[in-house]
Amino acid sequence: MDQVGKVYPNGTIAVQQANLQAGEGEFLCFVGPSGCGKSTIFNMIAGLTDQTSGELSVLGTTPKEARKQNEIAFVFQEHTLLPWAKLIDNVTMPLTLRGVPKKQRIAEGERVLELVGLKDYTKVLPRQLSGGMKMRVSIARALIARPKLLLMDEPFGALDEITRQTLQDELLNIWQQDQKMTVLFITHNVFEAVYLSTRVVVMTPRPGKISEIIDIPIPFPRTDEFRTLPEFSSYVRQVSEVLKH
Ligand SMILES: Nc1ncnc2c1ncn2[C@@H]1O[C@H](COP(=O)(O)OP(=O)(O)OP(=O)(O)O)[C@@H](O)[C@H]1O
Repeated sequence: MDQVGKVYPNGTIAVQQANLQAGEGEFLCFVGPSGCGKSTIFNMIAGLTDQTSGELSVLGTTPKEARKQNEIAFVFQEHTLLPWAKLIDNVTMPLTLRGVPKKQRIAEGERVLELVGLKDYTKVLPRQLSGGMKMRVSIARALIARPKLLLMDEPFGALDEITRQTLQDELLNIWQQDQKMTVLFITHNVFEAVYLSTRVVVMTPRPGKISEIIDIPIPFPRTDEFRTLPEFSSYVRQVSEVLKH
């Protein structure tokens, strides 16, 4: 994205002069206070709203085209699962909507449920699951079409700390196995951003700007030990300092 801006019809300047290049297989976390334009940037990348200035290209094409080709998937904090549908039907819904034959749908559904550790839960209904398990199902559903770009808007914000850390590790595992999938992840949690990212994108509000992009050059796989290292605290401090200005 090159000098991308978004002014809503009511005059709100949500994003100003945003410049960012994300490479294949990167994991970028966006942090910033409420209203700094994180969701607006995601909506523009997903082709759900147009930028009002600048150039934006996603996977070598326009955001709308990339979305049409099913190369982008979304995960939100709210799990948005269908309450009456078994897990296998929930995760295969994107394929059902596209008319993929049942046999192939089921095979893909089982593949992604296994990826998130829920292979024995295909026939269970969402209400029988904990919050963390529901989030795993949402992630499985997003992965079913093998997206090249995964957009995650505060996915773990409603989870307790232990579940959150477990899911962070699981997500990193899935991302590492894929090697090519790029993940863009919004969080308010600086610790989470540093733990997950190859780079942290720090935004400031009024008007929403990318104020700094901080490299986290710690190799993967990262383990709980990383959370206790002095480097970890030092990156957390660095991101927090930028957020304060
Ligand atoms: N459809 C809209 N019309 C007008 N203004 C909007 C619209 N959507 C968002 N805004 C405004 O644009 C600014 C950026 O909003 P956005 O939701 O992108 O921020 P955010 O960083 O994602 O916030 P949060 O962390 O609370 O989700 C805010 O001032 C918001 O009120």
